[in-house]
Amino acid sequence: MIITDVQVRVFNHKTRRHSDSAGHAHPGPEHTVQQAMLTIRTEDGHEGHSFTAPEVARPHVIEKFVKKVLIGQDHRDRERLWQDLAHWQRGSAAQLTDRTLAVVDCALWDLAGRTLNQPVYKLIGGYRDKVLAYGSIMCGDEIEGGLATPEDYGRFAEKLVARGYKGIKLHTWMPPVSWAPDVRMDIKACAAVREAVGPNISLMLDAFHWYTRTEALELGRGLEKLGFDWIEEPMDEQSMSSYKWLSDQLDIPVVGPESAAGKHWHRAEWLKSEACDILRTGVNDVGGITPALKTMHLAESFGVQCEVHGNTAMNLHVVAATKNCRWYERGLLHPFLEYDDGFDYLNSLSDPMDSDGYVHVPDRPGLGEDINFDHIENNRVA
Ligand SMILES: O=C(O)[C@H](O)[C@@H](O)[C@@H](O)C(=O)NO
Ligand SMILES: [Mg+2]
Repeated sequence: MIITDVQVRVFNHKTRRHSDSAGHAHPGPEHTVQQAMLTIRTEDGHEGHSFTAPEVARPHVIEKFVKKVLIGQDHRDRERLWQDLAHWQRGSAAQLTDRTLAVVDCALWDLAGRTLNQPVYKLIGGYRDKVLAYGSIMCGDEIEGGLATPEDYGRFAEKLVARGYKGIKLHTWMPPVSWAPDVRMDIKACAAVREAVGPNISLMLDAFHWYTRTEALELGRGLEKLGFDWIEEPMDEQSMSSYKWLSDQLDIPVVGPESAAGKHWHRAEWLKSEACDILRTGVNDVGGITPALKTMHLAESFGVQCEVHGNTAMNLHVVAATKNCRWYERGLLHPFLEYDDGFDYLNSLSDPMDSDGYVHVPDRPGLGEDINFDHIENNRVA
């Protein structure tokens, strides 16, 4: 049970996903990018793995913080190991981030599952083994036939419903798109999608993240007329009072915070201040499965739904082990990308979805990621 090593393998893989200057994903030509797999190993040879960006698991962070906390410890003490890393963040000169806590915590959960031959959600305490997914569409673009017009969104939404999705979330146009942001265009895209899919598909909007209060209010009122389920991150989430103001004015539920720092502690303040109607968490956003579960249970104690940000196995296991979350966020999707093709370093999808729109939690041990170890070894760069 004692941790003897923490190893990071950096490898190349191919993708058609590109990030713009604001960090949002868009399709493009196939190119090679680097990914890191962090492995935690015990004295009896068991291993747990998790994936992240190489800079999140760079040698300085692993040697100066992660190894010092983990080596020699019982891997089953996830709560204490997480607390020790979280406490060290304050004195880390901002080098030890929530993303690093997340990849370490996920590898520890994966290690526990692989050691006991159980899926993580069953170790937590399973609530369900399948969950409805909403299709989370990429941010808009200026690509001919892509997501350049409201009609493009409408056509893509029809395809997503035909694939089986019972919910769709739009991310509309944001800079660096030349004319974005534009509230009226956002509403036109949402109207085109509602027109295309009819009244029985759940729709949500995740908008430009820096609208003013009055712009967000105009947008929210437009969504109310279209019967949308929620509005997400229309303003800077560092201004909790702006969200309190918006939530008080709108009938449509306001969801957040996604990207605000502060883990479950700050999300407790959002609930106490009634700054949102639906809370939000995400394994990468709050520093792991461990704090994501704390956030889910916090929300449940207030009778509040908490929606989980992001795809991948780590978020799926949080959803599968909790009741107060309606959806799994499957994406990000685009007409020019085939999400179901997965990744070349995984042998199969971590979030397979059936034709009725249900994602089934893999019953493989740990996080259940079907890792292609040969690909990783054959494409290693560090
Ligand atoms: O960069 C972002 O805004 C998010 O990653 C976004 O693309 C998407 O993941 C999101 O906001 N989901 O709710
Ligand atoms: Mg979001």
